[in-house]
Amino acid sequence: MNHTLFIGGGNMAFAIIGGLLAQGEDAAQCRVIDPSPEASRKLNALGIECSADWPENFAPEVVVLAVKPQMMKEVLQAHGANLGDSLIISIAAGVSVAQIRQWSGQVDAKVVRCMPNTPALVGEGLSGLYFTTNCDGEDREEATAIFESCGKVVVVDDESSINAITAISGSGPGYVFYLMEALAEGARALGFDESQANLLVSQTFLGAATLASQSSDSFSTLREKVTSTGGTTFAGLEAMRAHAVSLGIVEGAKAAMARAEELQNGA
Ligand SMILES: NC(=O)C1=CN([C@@H]2O[C@H](COP(=O)(O)OP(=O)(O)OC[C@H]3O[C@@H](n4cnc5c(N)ncnc54)[C@H](OP(=O)(O)O)[C@@H]3O)[C@@H](O)[C@H]2O)C=CC1
Ligand SMILES: O=C(O)[C@@H]1CCC=N1
Repeated sequence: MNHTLFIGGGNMAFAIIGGLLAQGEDAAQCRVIDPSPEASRKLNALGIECSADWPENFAPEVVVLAVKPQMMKEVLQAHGANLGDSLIISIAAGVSVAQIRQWSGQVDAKVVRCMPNTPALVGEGLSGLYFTTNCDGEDREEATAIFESCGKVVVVDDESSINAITAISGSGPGYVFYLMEALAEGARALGFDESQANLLVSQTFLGAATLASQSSDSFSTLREKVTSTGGTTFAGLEAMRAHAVSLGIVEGAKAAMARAEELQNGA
């Protein structure tokens, strides 16, 4: 791995760094800028040095921007002059390549817009990557290797697809946990205690997702295989259809996409 500096050492940076270390990368190759004592404590426990300011005697070939979108302008204005010709990878939702170049003052920067997700914490992430045209093969390999260390990678050819990936797989774990909360509530309504309900639900999601990922059947076919004629699943799904659950989820994805575009437009 090249020398890599993360700006922002919160949840996502921690997940990605954890993936890199699990692959055997050297902790000394990686540094983090984050003023938060909590982030520093967690990263130090992994052997990663964390500082409030740009680290001395460390010239990163790769800089990963992992602060909240609302902090990005301030952070790039503070550190832009130090970026030199580093490869800049941003994981922030709705922050465009144009904004990164403008705020950092690095108008020709090589930029990767990336959208990972929190299952990266357990090595099962999905990261979308968009490369500006001045990224060469080595840049592409470097960025892809970083995100493959914590899951799977999908490369897209146009920048707006990153907002769409944000709406599906970036925010997606939030939707899945929402569904899990609802099914657990259903389990408790049927008399299970919280711990039993959580086990029933989490093992069902894990099993179904593993089955789907290993099967050549479509999601529809897998659903049909669970749904016996006149049986219980049919009854359950009919009630969900009557409450327009599926439509709500499609509309949710569209709302997330709209919000990513709004963030990009500074709202
Ligand atoms: N969470 C998610 O599911 C996903 C998030 N993302 C994107 O990842 C980015 C980070 O999100 P996430 O890790 O969840 O957020 P976190 O809040 O966990 O991490 C951001 C970190 O940046 C720190 N920070 C604040 N100001 C500065 C600064 N000036 N310089 C350096 N560090 C600073 C924060 O400290 P403090 O807490 O003290 O403010 C915090 O530790 C966001 O842009 C988000 O859009 C992308 C995909 C999925
Ligand atoms: O909700 C958010 O804005 C971030 C981006 C994708 C997941 N979390």
